[in-house]
Amino acid sequence: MSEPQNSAPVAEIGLIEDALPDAIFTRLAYAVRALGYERMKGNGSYTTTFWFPRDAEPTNVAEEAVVALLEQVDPGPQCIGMEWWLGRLGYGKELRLHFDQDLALKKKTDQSIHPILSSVLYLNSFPSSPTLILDQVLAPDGKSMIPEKAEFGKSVDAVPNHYVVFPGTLRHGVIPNPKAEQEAEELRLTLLVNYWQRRPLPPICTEYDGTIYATLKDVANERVKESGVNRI
Ligand SMILES: O=C(O)CCC(=O)C(=O)O
Ligand SMILES: [Fe+2]
Repeated sequence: MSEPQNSAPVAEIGLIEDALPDAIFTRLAYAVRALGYERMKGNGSYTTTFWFPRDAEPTNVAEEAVVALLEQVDPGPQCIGMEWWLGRLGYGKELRLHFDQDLALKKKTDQSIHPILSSVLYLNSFPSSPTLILDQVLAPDGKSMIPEKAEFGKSVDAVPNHYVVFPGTLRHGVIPNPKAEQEAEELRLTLLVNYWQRRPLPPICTEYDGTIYATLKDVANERVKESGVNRI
């Protein structure tokens, strides 16, 4: 698969290096590590998402990051808010190719509505598991794809504080590269943010109230101090 200079959708994939200020990035990566395996059963990490209205005040470090990342992208005036979630994958684990969409709406009505933009912030280095973004979109029948077979694709490496942003209609996933060996103990950690023209429905997308992922709010208003906090 090639990477052309001027294929329209693939050309709209943007990569921002050093996306977050160091202080927020460090606290976010720390807090996500501290969560351990919370909500990791099944596909739990990827189906527990949170709604953050565009002008809201952040209540946890992930939302602080969401606010900072919004300054780096231009989702347009029709964007009313962001859906965010945490990605955690073990070494060698795949996240199947898919289209980001309002999953609860899909389940309820079989309708597919996509965000304006999808994005991935990498929290650690994970060379064995890049994000693959293809030039395919879902056809109006909600099943077939255009083009039928991907003609172009872009592979994006997981590098700390790199942030990839792409049209919310594009097919993508995480396809591990078996040849890339690495230390296997750590999970691949990401913050995912989708920029929306409408609020994705509960029960998949809810508002963060600190019940789930409590460590995110514990570092919301404090710096990670060298003393007093056990770094992991
Ligand atoms: O982690 C990635 O690289 C992509 C994650 C993703 O596509 C998703 O969570 O919907
Ligand atoms: Fe996705």
